[in-house]
Amino acid sequence: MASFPLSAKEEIVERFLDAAVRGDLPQLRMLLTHTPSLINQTGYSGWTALMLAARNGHYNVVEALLSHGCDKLPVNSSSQTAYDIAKFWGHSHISNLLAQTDDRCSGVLPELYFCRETLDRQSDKRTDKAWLEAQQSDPNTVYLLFSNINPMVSRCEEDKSSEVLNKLCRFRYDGVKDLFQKPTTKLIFLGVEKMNSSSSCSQVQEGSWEPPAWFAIGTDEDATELLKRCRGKNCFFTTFSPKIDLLTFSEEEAGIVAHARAVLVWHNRYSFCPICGSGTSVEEGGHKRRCLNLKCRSLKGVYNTCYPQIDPVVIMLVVHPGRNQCLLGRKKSYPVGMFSCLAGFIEPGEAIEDAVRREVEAESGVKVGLVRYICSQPWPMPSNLMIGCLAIAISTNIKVDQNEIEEARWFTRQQIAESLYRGANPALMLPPNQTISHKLIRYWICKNANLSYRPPLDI
Ligand SMILES: NC(=O)C1=CN([C@@H]2O[C@H](COP(=O)(O)OP(=O)(O)OC[C@H]3O[C@@H](n4cnc5c(N)ncnc54)[C@H](OP(=O)(O)O)[C@@H]3O)[C@@H](O)[C@H]2O)C=CC1
Ligand SMILES: [Mg+2]
Ligand SMILES: [Mg+2]
Ligand SMILES: [Mg+2]
Ligand SMILES: [Zn+2]
Repeated sequence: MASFPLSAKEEIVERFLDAAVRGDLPQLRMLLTHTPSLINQTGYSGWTALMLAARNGHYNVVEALLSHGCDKLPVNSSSQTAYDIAKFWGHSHISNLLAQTDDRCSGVLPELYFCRETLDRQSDKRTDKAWLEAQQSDPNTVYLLFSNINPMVSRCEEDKSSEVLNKLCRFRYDGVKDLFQKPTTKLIFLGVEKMNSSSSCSQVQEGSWEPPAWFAIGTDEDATELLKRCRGKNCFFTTFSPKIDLLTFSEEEAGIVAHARAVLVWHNRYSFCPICGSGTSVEEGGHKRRCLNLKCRSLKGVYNTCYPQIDPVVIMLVVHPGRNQCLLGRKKSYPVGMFSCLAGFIEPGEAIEDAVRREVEAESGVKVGLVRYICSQPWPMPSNLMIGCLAIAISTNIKVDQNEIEEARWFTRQQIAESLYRGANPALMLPPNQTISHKLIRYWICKNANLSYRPPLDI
């Protein structure tokens, strides 16, 4: 068939859509700056840039398009929206973003670090012993090796400018099967790979694609011996000291590490039954420990000693009654100049709102009224669940509890915005981007970006 030269307009639309396909954010932004009307243009079969980015898993492109006011509702010639496409191809972080209701903050609070569900947990498979055993010896199964609770990683050398420094070392069955014989080895079924753009298309269409299963292996074998399995690669076990080590995985791997580490630390802490002290058997793909004493109370009624434990922690950005300042504190252990949101463990029998009020008053002397939940984050240090809130102060005098924090201060929006957007400010350093603390601060700044606008009740 003869092909006709493209008009200038068609050519620019094609370049724009192509940038979305490739995930080329700088190019996409550049084209949008020159020609904002490109945003909802369609190409072949009615596909928009948003659909193409959603199809190919380019989260940052989807986010940028939404923040430029891209319309989420158009459908392609198969009647699919961008949301349908992201969901079909297993990009749940993108479908979640597209499913968010329109408020002024969509895109401001995207997915949090440690929150990406890269694997489909398939918790129903944990009780299917035959299926689990078949997966264990499957040549496609992926194993991650943990010494104690620290994963074996290799240093990323491809892109020196990237924040991603550590990559999980992946093993196949033959590389780790000897470890299964040791009684102290823990095997945790993490889930199966979600279908994505790299899954073989023909197999997906035929329905013959079996997603590989992933397991974490926790072992107390000598770490130096374990490292010999990497055959000369630059591998080591992260120690998470300083904690920042844990923040240098890709988003995809961070969520997997959070899951594995929290389950493995629970095994290390609960080797024996906490009710009667007897030995326990490990079940349900490493997600349950059952007491071997048949008379034990833990086998009757509801006992949560059998399942992995999580410690809930409230973390809150306290906003001044005048709404233009927020309260941040610093512990002695923080780097010089760093201030963060106040945080504290929830106590037994306590509601989230009450924990926020108690911890803020105890640490800073400031009283809090309205508390609103914003978002949460698993924090694998080693198994906290951070529950992020905004809170409105009803008093402003600060009296710090020196046992808990070194200093607390009200910061103006201007000071926070300068630190966020203008980079390093030695007087105020905010916690890294990966933390929920950072997200809460950014959320507050973005939500009321117009400084002259102060909603009477909203925060
Ligand atoms: N992701 C983020 O942005 C941030 C995360 N965090 C995390 O939040 C967590 C809690 O914050 P933090 O300010 O330390 O909490 P708290 O203000 O509750 O103070 C912690 C102290 O309380 C005691 N404590 C009471 N209950 C518990 C419990 N269930 N588990 C452990 N200790 C308890 C401990 O005292 P003792 O040891 O003396 O017995 C501990 O040192 C930390 O693990 C921290 O890593 C904190 C800030 C930011
Ligand atoms: Mg605290
Ligand atoms: Mg406290
Ligand atoms: Mg406390
Ligand atoms: Zn028992």
